[in-house]
Amino acid sequence: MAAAAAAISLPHSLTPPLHATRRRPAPPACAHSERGVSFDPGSAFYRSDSAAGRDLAVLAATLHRRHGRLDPSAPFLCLDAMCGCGVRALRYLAQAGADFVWANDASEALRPVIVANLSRFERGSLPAEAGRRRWVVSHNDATRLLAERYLRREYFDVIDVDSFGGDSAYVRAALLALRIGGLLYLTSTDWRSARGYGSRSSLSSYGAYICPMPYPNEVGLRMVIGGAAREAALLGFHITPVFSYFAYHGPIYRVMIQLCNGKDDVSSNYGFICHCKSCGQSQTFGFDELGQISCGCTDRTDVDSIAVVGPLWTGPLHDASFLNEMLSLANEWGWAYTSENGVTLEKLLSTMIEESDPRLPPGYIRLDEISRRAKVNSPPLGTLINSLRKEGFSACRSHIGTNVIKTNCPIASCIDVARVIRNLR
Ligand SMILES: C[S@@+](CC[C@H](N)C(=O)[O-])C[C@H]1O[C@@H](n2cnc3c(N)ncnc32)[C@H](O)[C@@H]1O
Repeated sequence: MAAAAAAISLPHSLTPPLHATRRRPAPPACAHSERGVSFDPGSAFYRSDSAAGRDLAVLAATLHRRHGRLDPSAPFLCLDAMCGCGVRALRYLAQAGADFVWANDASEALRPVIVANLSRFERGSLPAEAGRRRWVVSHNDATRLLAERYLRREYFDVIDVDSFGGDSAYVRAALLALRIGGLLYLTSTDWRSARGYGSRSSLSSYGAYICPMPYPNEVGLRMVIGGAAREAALLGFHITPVFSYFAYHGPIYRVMIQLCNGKDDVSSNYGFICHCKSCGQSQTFGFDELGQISCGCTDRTDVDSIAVVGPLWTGPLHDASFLNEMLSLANEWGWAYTSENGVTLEKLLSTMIEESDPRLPPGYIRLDEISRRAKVNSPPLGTLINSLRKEGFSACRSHIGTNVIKTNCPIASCIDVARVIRNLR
């Protein structure tokens, strides 16, 4: 890695501003560590519960650096737009092999904490090339910083926007400052929009009308991806999701998307999800099918019984082959079966891989919904999944909910299968 550092040739404007070279305070005693990287959160906002979300980001960034870039010889540049104490920036440097990280947080009061944490890296096993920093710390509004990078034609391979609330205000500037093929890691904690309690705000932020749905947290992920897809299309690009991760603490919606060159046919993965409250069946509709939104369970279109959300992302939540590589890397690094916050990456990534089956439609069905409609006790989840698979359907768990099933089997058939399992037919 030291040799790689020596080969770095950063754009001239990425050399650090003067204030970054002032004498820095000695790092305080370490209070925390994530996957062997020590840091001190100090007074910054820091959640140890979010370590799994950071693990996923580091795995994805590493794979992207290794073989995902259009120009593998260019320095690998990461930008952490809302860095808090700098833990992500530090992990992109120390674990993902970033050649250079820009760590930014609006709060200037966090400067000593961020600088002290990043200094640990410099003083550690990988010293910076003489006279050239591997990182820089700034205190700007994220949008302004990203827009400035774009105006100076400084493009990054990975941009991380770990926002409080919604992410939508930052997406356009982040896409502009991203290299083509680069990864953008978006975080939203806007659960009110995701759960349909703020239809006006979901409309203004994500361009999507959201009302309460039985799978609100998957809707939340699709709303965030859909918002980014819309912004990318406006700029003449398209995006593909690398992975989508919902975490209960918060709650937090995180999506890693890849920026791809050229406009795509957005309508193939962008549309509406409708849920019939009468029969419990969900369906997706594209823009050209808007006039046909209804449910097969009734001849008339009962407006009150059908909930419609969108437009949002209706395509795959993850890239299965990328997730498989992330799981292999987690195994290689010894991260797969160890957990620092109760989330085992092996379990999480394996479930996400199953969720990536392109035959699976958006949404999931709660087990208690099936048992209530079947008028039987809930069948064991594993048994129901196996029975549906034997019938030729795709079925799996969801990383988003514990007692839910993702399947392309119509709910009426799920009810029949549940009754058979309970020996009622
Ligand atoms: C969720 S915390 C970041 C946590 C950190 N990324 C981590 O993983 O521990 C959000 C941070 O964004 C900063 N912030 C809020 N609004 C901002 C803005 N518009 N531009 C830049 N930073 C902002 C806050 O000061 C806060 O430290």
